[in-house]
Amino acid sequence: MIRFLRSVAYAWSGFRSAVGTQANMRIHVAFVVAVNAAGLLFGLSAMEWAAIIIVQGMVLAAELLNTAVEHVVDLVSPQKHPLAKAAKDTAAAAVLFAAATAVAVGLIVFGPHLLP
Ligand SMILES: Nc1ncnc2c1ncn2[C@@H]1O[C@H](COP(=O)(O)OP(=O)(O)OP(=O)(O)O)[C@@H](O)[C@H]1O
Repeated sequence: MIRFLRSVAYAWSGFRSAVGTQANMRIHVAFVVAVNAAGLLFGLSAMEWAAIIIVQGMVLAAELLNTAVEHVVDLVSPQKHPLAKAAKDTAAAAVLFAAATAVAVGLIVFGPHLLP
């Protein structure tokens, strides 16, 4: 149990570090707060909440992994290298796909609530 709590503390520290150092992470968190507030406002159904929560988790997880890749690349390859570029660009592409998926799901979920 202690080990699990310690792991959670390390993970929380990683999350706080990403929020503190990555502007994109702060943008994602701001979107999560805004979207969840809108969800409460519109009284989303259980299935709508499920869709929204899944894509939010996907985007945050993708951004955190992207940040981890950036740190490791900066550590092992401070000089320019094609593989370092490929690693960073591929991780960034993962965030782009997750964010595009979240936008699509957001439109599908909130669209009907916004249209008259
Ligand atoms: N060591 C490197 N070798 C080759 N290309 C690199 C290297 N580091 C960064 N790049 C290129 O520059 C781009 C921007 O890198 P940077 O480290 O500024 O990350 P970023 O995506 O801007 O992240 P951040 O959100 O921290 O600003 C990368 O996507 C990559 O194409």
